Amino acid sequence: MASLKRLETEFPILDRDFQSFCALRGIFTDGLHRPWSNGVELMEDAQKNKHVLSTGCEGMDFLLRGGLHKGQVTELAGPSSSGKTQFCLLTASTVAYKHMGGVIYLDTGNSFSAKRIAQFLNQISRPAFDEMQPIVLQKVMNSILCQSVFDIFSMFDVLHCLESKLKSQMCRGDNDEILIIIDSISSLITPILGSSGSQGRALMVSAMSLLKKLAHEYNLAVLVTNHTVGGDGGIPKPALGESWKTLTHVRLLLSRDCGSDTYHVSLLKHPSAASGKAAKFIINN
Ligand SMILES: Nc1ncnc2c1ncn2[C@@H]1O[C@H](COP(=O)(O)OP(=O)(O)OP(=O)(O)O)[C@@H](O)[C@H]1O
Repeated sequence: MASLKRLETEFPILDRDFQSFCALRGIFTDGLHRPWSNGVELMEDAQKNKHVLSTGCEGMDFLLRGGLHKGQVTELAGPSSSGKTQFCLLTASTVAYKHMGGVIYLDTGNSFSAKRIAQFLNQISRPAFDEMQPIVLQKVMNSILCQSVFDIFSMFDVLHCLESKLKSQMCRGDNDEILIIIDSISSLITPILGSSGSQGRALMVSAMSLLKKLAHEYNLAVLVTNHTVGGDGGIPKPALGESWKTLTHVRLLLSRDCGSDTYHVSLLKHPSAASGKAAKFIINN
């Protein structure tokens, strides 16, 4: 840190404004630390915020101890056609309807379907209404905001804009957003991991740090999807390698029997549940 102090005197451009700009992006200097929290503050934070959001799938909610946890990043990995997008769309619909919260949906493969969301919403509301009132449907669908992103740099742009929006909303005390979905994060990260690796890995870690920061500071749940590669004995395992696997809070592996609407999910990692547990659920076509 002494060398940084010297740099500050040598280069006046490294002033407090520049350091605040860096701090907003998670780069801290000796003058600007992320504040320490004591045990009481941590306990209050855990009690006040960090609730769970039901996903709309009983089996999944059971496995996740209630659903997606706010403040955490959950990764759903699975082979192609295993149902990752269907699960994301169902979760977006459930959260927007049952929790009445805003959902930010980053779509990397043009797989978002408003029609499918409307189908799910009609299914979810069925016990109460035969079909959802058009005005309610419109209101709930308006709270799901979808943005197409096709590379990691656009994702950073979108997330930084979101961060500014959340910050000003927080100042006004009207935070609506409660869930961010990225389907799929692996299609943004895989192209930058190339052969040389280190720069790509640094970007991957920065992306995850930003997601975790948003989750923690704005009390959001984050759901990202990942594809799979062949592991030992050809059994599918989540892609993106060893460094990625330590980054997310919760990891799930999804699979589906060909042509069936029953999905199998197993827990690979969870902060407060044993890994290896499994469950199944149905998503109606
Ligand atoms: N609009 C739809 N209505 C009903 N069922 C659908 C619809 N779209 C897809 N499905 C069913 O869901 C299955 C899973 O598709 P989904 O797109 O969720 O898989 P995925 O794991 O996201 O695949 P990928 O990694 O290739 O994107 C499909 O094989 C299909 O049977």
